[in-house]
Amino acid sequence: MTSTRHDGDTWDLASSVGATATMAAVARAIATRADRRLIDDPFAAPLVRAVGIDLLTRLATGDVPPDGLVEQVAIDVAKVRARFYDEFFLEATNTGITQVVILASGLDSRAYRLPWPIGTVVYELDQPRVVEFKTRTLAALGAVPTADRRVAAVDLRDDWPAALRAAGFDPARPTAWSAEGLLGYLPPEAQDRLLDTVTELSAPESRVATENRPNPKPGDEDRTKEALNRISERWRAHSFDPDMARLRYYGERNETAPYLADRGWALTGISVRDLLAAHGLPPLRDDDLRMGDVRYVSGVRNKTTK
Ligand SMILES: C[S@@+](CC[C@H](N)C(=O)[O-])C[C@H]1O[C@@H](n2cnc3c(N)ncnc32)[C@H](O)[C@@H]1O
Repeated sequence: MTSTRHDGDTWDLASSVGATATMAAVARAIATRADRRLIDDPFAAPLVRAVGIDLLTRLATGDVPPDGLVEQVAIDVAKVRARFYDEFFLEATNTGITQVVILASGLDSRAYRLPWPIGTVVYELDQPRVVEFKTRTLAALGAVPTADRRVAAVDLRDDWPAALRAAGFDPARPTAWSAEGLLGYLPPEAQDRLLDTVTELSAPESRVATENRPNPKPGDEDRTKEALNRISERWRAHSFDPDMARLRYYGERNETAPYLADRGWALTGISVRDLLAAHGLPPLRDDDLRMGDVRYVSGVRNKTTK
């Protein structure tokens, strides 16, 4: 099986990697409707509806039950993941950080729904059609950002700092960065470049939150691809074909947490398995997607770059 990805490929929210952002928003919409204790994203369902993929709209709005299409564990992971990043940003801004950068913002609505301290600037970076769609759609819905929201329409495999600086980013000030649900869609060397760039642009006391996926053991990736194919087949039967196994980049790569630690970041982390348990949610079973071992990591930059 070959990847459909290539250097310079682009997408909107209904195609290629962009559809994964819409699917993440579907999970948030279902999770929000089911239980607002951990996640309350009122913009997820209207954003999915605006993308216009009929099945995803019906799932997000509750017209179609998730049974068999969106597994309970995907909904539970959406809850704990949203909570992890929400808490990260609220803690970071409570320490006085006023500059936030959300890398690969997709349909994330934090710039519209978190209670940001006055004076917080939130930069959102994603592909041009993704950024433009969300800005336009939320404006049409009458949503108002709860921070000074600025966008940079970029490809994160390229030289994105120029666009970030042009939007007003100041590398001399501490920043809270997130890269949520992004890294597996970057080639390994682009992941390293991105983390190097984040480090270079981070004044002392900056913070970062992202995911660490352990490198695969023999056979792991075949099982992951088969599991993704099974999910895609279920969607395909309902006229939506995300072909998910072909969107990621596979093979060995530097693990995020040690890579960042080597560059002066002091990180802590928790696995998805432990996070589900900590929130009293059911454990993972048959984890062919290797979700349980993903660790959400966050920390502070307190040294200079090596
Ligand atoms: C799984 S979605 C996650 C979106 C969002 N962070 C969330 O958790 O809902 C992956 C996101 O990464 C973005 N992305 C992936 N590769 C990218 C690239 N090379 N440049 C810009 N954005 C990229 C996609 O457009 C998409 O919005």
